[in-house]
Amino acid sequence: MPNSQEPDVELSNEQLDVLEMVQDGESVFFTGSAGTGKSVLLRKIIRICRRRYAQQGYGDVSLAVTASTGLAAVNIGGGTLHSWAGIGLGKEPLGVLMQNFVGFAEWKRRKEEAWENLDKREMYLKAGIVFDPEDRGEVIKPAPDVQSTESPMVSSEESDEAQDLKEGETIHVQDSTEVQKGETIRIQGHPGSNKPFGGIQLVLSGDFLQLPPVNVGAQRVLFAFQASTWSQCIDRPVFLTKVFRQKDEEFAAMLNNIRLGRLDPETTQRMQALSRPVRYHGELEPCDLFPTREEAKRCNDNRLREIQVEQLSFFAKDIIGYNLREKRWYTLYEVSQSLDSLPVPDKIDLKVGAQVMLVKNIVPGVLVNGSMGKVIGFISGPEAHEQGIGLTINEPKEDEYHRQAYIRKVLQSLGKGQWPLVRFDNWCTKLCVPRYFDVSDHEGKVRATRHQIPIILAWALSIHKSQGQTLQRVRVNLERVFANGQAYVALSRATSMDTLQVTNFHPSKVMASQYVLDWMRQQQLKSTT
Ligand SMILES: Nc1ncnc2c1ncn2[C@@H]1O[C@H](COP(=O)(O)OP(=O)(O)OP(=O)(O)O)[C@@H](O)[C@H]1O
Repeated sequence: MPNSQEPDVELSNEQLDVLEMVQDGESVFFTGSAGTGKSVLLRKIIRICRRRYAQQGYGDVSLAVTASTGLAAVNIGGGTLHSWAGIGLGKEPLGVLMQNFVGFAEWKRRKEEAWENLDKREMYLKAGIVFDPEDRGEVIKPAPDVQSTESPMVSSEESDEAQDLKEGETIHVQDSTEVQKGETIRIQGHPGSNKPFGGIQLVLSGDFLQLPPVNVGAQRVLFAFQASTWSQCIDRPVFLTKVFRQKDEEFAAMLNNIRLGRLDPETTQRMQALSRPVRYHGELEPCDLFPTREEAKRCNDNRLREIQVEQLSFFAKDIIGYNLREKRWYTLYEVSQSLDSLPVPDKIDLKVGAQVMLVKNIVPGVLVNGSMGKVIGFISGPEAHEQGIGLTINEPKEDEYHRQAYIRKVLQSLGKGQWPLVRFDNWCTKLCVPRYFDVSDHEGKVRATRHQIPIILAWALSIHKSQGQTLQRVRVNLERVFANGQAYVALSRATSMDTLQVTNFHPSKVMASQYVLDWMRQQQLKSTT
């Protein structure tokens, strides 16, 4: 799992303050602009909580980690909020959803008598919080009939009723690492509490000014802070201010202006000046960021087609998971849905010269999810071994004997097949051999597994997929940008202006949600009073 592979960075004082609040049992929402280390901090919190609860003997059930999208869930080794809630995609009629939602045993047992009293509005509130189709802590109403409720905001009356529903044992963490992410950690409930979620501790993180959730049809999308239960759970947000991704403070300040939709003539001028061609050192090209997945795929396919050498295709081996609790194999439908959320496809076409991105952490701090490289050949495992070339595996750390034994075992399993040899931007060369990608539920139980090489084509990425990434070479054409926060997310992937090319920059492309801006202003005022 990526979390365990992350090198331990030294947390800043403001990150440490948040950690301390969490350890003191406070419910927290921490936010901040791109690159302020929200994901790093969140992963640290999850690691510490996992360790602490394991030591206390609570095991899996005391700590559930969920994300709002499958991709985000994979990145944190958890499940989606939907699977945690047991409500699938949430498309069923309200009554069915409700049955499913309350399916988790303990909660159902405690609340059996109260069922008849539950009405639609309560379900709406509950689903409104649980349904988060993207990963930015924003919420969406689940069903059209719910839309017809009086107010887009959840009334205090509704939330009062819903408090009763929330008895459970949960910490709820949201963020957007590669996800691009939202996570739920289940820790400790307080039976009898009249607070939302049974008074459990909530840890939420994300930046509402980055990509908003995708609208589903005409459904209205709400932000999590618009739920009336929000203020009962979270006192006030903690704002992380130190930007780590961009060392150049001037660039970081320009990006923050863009984030806030506050474009002064100087920022506009400087961004427009970035339309000049950039000469990149080394053999890698910039990664083009596109507003849609289709555009990114088209670009990658075209670039691959242009290379006139033999193409090799790599097919995944997919494995169905077993549901221990229900004593059944997951259905093909469940499995295929789960596998769709993985960063690797079932078939990858490659040629020598293809630009690729690693989607697994291999060597902490050296070869990680997001490292860019180029395919320089196709060779077998034994050939790579003879040439002293390492594999994309996490070698055991115990001692040399175990390390060699493990490598021998992997080489044996690879047989004589040819695998892509990739030179990464730090000149580290690896043979990209298949790895297992699990899709787990919130307790970490595996639903499905894909065995596939851990790289994807990366001449281009969708802005959505780039969210959470740090990219050394970036090219962004803003012409077709259409959503709030989209330009900001794309531009803020870059580490410096020297390696960023921006075309079609125009103030009209810089969009920020007025709802969020107003809310943030209020929160900041609150923190200063
Ligand atoms: N305390 C720290 N010291 C040094 N580097 C850090 C620290 N915290 C984070 N970073 C680095 O800053 C970069 C951005 O961190 P991270 O991805 O956690 O930011 P983020 O706020 O989640 O960004 P985004 O909103 O874009 O997803 C990463 O390269 C990370 O390693």
